[in-house]
Amino acid sequence: MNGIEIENISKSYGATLALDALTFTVQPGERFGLLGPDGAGKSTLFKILTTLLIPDTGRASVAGWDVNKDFATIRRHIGYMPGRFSLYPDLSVAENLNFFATIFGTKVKANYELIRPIYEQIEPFSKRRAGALSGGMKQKLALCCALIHQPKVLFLDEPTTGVDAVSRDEFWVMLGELKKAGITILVSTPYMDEAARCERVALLQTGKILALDTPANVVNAFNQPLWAVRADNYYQLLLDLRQASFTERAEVFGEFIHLTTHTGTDRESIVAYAQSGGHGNIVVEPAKASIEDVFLALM
Ligand SMILES: Nc1ncnc2c1ncn2[C@@H]1O[C@H](COP(=O)(O)OP(=O)(O)OP(=O)(O)O)[C@@H](O)[C@H]1O
Repeated sequence: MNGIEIENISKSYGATLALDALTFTVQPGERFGLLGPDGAGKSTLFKILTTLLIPDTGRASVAGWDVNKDFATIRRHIGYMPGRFSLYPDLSVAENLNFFATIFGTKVKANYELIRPIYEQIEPFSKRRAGALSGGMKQKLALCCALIHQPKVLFLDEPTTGVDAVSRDEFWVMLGELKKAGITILVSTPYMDEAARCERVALLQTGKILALDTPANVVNAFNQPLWAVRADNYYQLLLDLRQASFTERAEVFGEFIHLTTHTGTDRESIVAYAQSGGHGNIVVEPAKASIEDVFLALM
């Protein structure tokens, strides 16, 4: 059993309740996404599951081992890529990899097949200091280092934060490959668009789960009328729409405003409202909800 079980886990820092009786399960071999804004409690949960922090209450197990009692065993069988840079900047790419293999009592050669597709991309720079790598390359090396002992469960805390769009995309392709190797993956991200690449996601806010399901089901649960709206003066339109009697929410969404309205509001009344406010080049189209819309609605 390579999954993760979390039961009623709470953790406070002084008066701040970071995790509030959290309960959920990650299935063996699943790629599970934890979505939430800064301060939602993602890192705290990762620290508990990787045995770096003890919960105040509740219990959790990783690959069948209890986080409090079996911490030494868990540490040997998990890979952890913390949010912040976890490599040794003055060691070269190859030296970092060797170092991580050594502390887990193994050799790079013995586990090379698992990391080959990722490592091959940074191998031309194997002699370069890790501190001198680009963001995308650092991320690939950190992933190789987290995998070099063939972990059963992989914890990735905001692995794509601060990485360019192409590298982010490549990273998710790599995670897809790791799934084929049967590794359970718990990954946190503040980027809503990445959620669709997980099998299930949990939306976390102030230590509580707001929703937990497949990305498709999370989106399908959104049952309010949603419109993509824009006009010449974007910000004035946003302010005006927030005052309209038909408006539930109006949020910035790329070049459009995502407008959630009360049921029964039609396109014509939105256009008429914008015209009465003096707006020009008004576009109002029905929109398909994204995970971000669901999150904003639940918040
Ligand atoms: N060592 C600490 N001492 C005091 N408060 C803390 C500590 N670590 C985290 N917190 C607080 O606990 C809450 C949850 O923080 P946590 O770092 O787990 O969230 P997060 O979702 O990972 O966000 P971020 O991406 O900003 O790290 C926040 O309110 C944070 O300010």
